[in-house]
Amino acid sequence: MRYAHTVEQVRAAEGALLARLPEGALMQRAAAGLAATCAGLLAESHGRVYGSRVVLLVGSGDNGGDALFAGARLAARGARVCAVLLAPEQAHRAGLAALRQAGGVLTEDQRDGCAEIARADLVLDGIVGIGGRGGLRPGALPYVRAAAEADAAVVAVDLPSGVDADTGEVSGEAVRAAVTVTFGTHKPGLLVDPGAEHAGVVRLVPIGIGVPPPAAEALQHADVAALLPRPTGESDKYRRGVVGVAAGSARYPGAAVLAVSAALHGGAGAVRYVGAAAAAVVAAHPETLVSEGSAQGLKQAGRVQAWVVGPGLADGEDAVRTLDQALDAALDPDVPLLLDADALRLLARRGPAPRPGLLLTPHAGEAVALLAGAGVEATREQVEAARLRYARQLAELYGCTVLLKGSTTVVAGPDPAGPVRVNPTGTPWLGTAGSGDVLSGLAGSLLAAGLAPLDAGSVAAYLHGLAGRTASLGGAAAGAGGVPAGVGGEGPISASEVAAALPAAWRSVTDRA
Ligand SMILES: NC(=O)C1=CN([C@@H]2O[C@H](COP(=O)(O)OP(=O)(O)OC[C@H]3O[C@@H](n4cnc5c(N)ncnc54)[C@H](OP(=O)(O)O)[C@@H]3O)[C@@H](O)[C@H]2O)[C@@H](O)CC1
Ligand SMILES: Nc1ncnc2c1ncn2[C@@H]1O[C@H](COP(=O)(O)OP(=O)(O)O)[C@@H](O)[C@H]1O
Ligand SMILES: [K+]
Repeated sequence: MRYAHTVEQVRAAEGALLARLPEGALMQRAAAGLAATCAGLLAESHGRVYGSRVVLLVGSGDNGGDALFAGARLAARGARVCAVLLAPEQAHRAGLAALRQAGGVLTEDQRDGCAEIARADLVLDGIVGIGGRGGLRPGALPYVRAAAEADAAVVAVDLPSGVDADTGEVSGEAVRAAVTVTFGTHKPGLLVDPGAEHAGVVRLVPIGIGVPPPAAEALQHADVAALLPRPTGESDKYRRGVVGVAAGSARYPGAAVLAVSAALHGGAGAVRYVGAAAAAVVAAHPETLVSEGSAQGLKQAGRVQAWVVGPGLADGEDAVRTLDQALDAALDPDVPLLLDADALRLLARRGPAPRPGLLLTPHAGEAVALLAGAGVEATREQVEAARLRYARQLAELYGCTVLLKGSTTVVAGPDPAGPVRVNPTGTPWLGTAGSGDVLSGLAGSLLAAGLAPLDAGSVAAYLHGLAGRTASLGGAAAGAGGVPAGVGGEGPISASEVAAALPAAWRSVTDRA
């Protein structure tokens, strides 16, 4: 698991350690790790550290201090290091002295600074770290733009300047890094877009701080492998869990087919389908247990261990009755219930209806409707810019687990003190019609297999992201979790292909665990 902590938590942990250690010890640990990463990147791009050109962007706080000390270490190995001081009076004194002593040079001149950046092999962003407030200030913009245009690898110190450490929000421009070297623990803003997209590959340098339970966390392969259900000798289809899918309509039969397809690949022993698309479902998946007719007969469908309600239901009377049945006691309240797509819009009209085991899976547009249903106004853009905050708020308002889909999928449980799960897998190619139906079928299957809503949602998002990448790479198994999606080598995919790639994604997780 990768854990992330808020600035407040980091400050508290850092304070306890600072009191015990000699002055500057923590910064030296940070700078040593930072310099080692930079040396590795220079060796890759330039062949060696000696003779390479490094520019440090140095702000007014300790983030700049880290950059200066790391720069001094690189200068001592023969790199030509130039520090650009954005706030010369406040730049870290001891860091400046160390850099000068190692042979580095300083400039405050914007034209010189930009010219140095244009010919650099590596630019270190030490403008601002966890002490930052608001977006980048105007004085930093010319340098940040020059770095974006240069060939140099940009390495962010602790986090890309301009990204909000706690939320990943970016107001205006922010540094775009190839690599971010972060200290002590991840920051939530490094795991969630738009911050995650600016951070590039994130490397953690442990500096010995002890931290409390995390504010956010990201699953990795081993965590997912440990959570995935595995049949034993005693298992049969019923013991493995049966998932019920109430989805599809005469207008949208395909949503039902996709949700059922993913549910069949999601670890449950059997799938029961009720709804208007039974013929299409059986034609595509003859192993499905179907109830003919409308999706009203949830209770008559037979015993299930979880329900998935919503994909492609449309918003007619059938859909309303189906949601009413799902929520109003027709179903055993102990059976977990996943609501997606049309069911979410109908739920928004009713307002919060808390029940145990409830998992909502909105995209940003559906999240806006749900927020409105609980009396909170927000736009789609606001939700996309601050996913952690809105996922938490929805979970609290609706008293349940909320999986907010999008470029970074996040899953928040109803306990405001619990961590939010941030999904590290995926690819923008997943933004294709029906892809969400696949996710809900898969998550429902994991609920039926006995996973708690937070685990079912986050494991489903993880496998869905891997399957998307696998399909997008033409069937080659996708890379390890935790590595941000690149689109190199990837190509367009359909939701059916994502569903078909789920078993390969599953195997890639269990094989490597
Ligand atoms: N945590 C740890 O354990 C360790 C932390 N370490 C390092 O320390 C870093 C935190 O250092 P920090 O506290 O000095 O704050 P930092 O981020 O350098 O900036 C603060 C200064 O910037 C200014 N400023 C504010 N907003 C701004 C903006 N938008 N744009 C521009 N400037 C802005 C503001 O001054 P102002 O101008 O507002 O008076 C303020 O003085 C941390 O990220 C990590 O790198 C490691 O060394 C070792 C262990
Ligand atoms: N830019 C993106 N990067 C990664 N995943 C994405 C991106 N855009 C969409 N997705 C994923 O694709 C799926 C789309 O679901 P949804 O919006 O419900 O589509 P549909 O209703 O067509 O099924 C979600 O799992 C979402 O997280
Ligand atoms: K920084």
